Amino acid sequence: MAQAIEFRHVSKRFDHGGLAVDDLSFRVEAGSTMALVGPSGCGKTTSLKMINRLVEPTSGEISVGGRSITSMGLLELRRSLGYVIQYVGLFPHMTVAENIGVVPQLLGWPKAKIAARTDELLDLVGLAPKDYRGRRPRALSGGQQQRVGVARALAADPPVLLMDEPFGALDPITRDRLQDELIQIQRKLRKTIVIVTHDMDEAVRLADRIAVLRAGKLIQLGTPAEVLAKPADDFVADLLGRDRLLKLLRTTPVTKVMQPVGSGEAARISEQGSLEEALLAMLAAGQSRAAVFGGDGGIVGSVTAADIVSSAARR
Ligand SMILES: Nc1ncnc2c1ncn2[C@@H]1O[C@H](COP(=O)(O)OP(=O)(O)OP(=O)(O)O)[C@@H](O)[C@H]1O
Repeated sequence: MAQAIEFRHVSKRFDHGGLAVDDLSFRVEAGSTMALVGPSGCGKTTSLKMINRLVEPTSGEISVGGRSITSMGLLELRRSLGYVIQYVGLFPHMTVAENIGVVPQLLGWPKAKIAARTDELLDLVGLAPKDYRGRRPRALSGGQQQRVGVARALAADPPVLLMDEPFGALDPITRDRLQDELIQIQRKLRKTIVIVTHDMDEAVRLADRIAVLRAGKLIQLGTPAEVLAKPADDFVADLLGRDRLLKLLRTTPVTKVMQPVGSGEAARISEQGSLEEALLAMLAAGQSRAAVFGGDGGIVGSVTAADIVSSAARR
């Protein structure tokens, strides 16, 4: 069962420093993904580390599953949190299987159960168990190591996954692929995920909601579509980049704008498609209207360029 996470007026002041986190309040619903984004030094990692108590707040309260984290034993808390960091930190002298089995082993699971769980997780993260379970981390690519890191964090089936720039060290193509895989994994497992990233595209892609931080303060909290459509201020707009409206088109399903009347236009787009794909289909066909087809190939509606423009303008 996933568990909600709640921050209530949480602040952190390090010795000799200003406020690294300044009166932060938000809730991550059970089974949803929240991205913490913002420029370097804005307090993302500190916020994440306060959830697993690697950093203690100066004031305020954090709860996981409705319980204050200070009322739980540290072991109990950490057991309910999987943790993935940028430089995976796999134990070099252990095999892949031993790395994944670290927490189950600590929990005293029987050997056969650990072995079965390890293979199940290797499958889940796209590594064939028979090829990978016996390898050492140095015999893996960066992307494969990161996959093992994700598998290790999921080993004891924690309700919450904390991820700190998990794909930050990877090349763009591998990062893309792992993001896709995380989306698939999350569809299956429905964990509560908090992911720290400075990459707005990653946040838009992975998160149900985005929290934008600046100098320790929460500047904006909303769905990717809300943040893209109405950035709270110029700072957030800059962070989103000049192609903010393109990103909005890319992330808005065509069904949001579609009219339920259709005809046999030359431009065609699947009902799974985005507004960006609809516009591209229209451009390719030299038309300003596209038919939207459903799973069985039948036409379920249509969308026009004017509909798309006015929907973007309305937001
Ligand atoms: N252990 C520490 N002692 C003192 N100051 C710290 C400590 N950890 C972080 N800070 C300070 O707190 C502020 C927030 O740091 P944090 O690591 O949370 O930022 P971040 O948003 O994760 O940045 P980045 O994207 O660069 O990782 C920074 O000013 C940082 O220098």
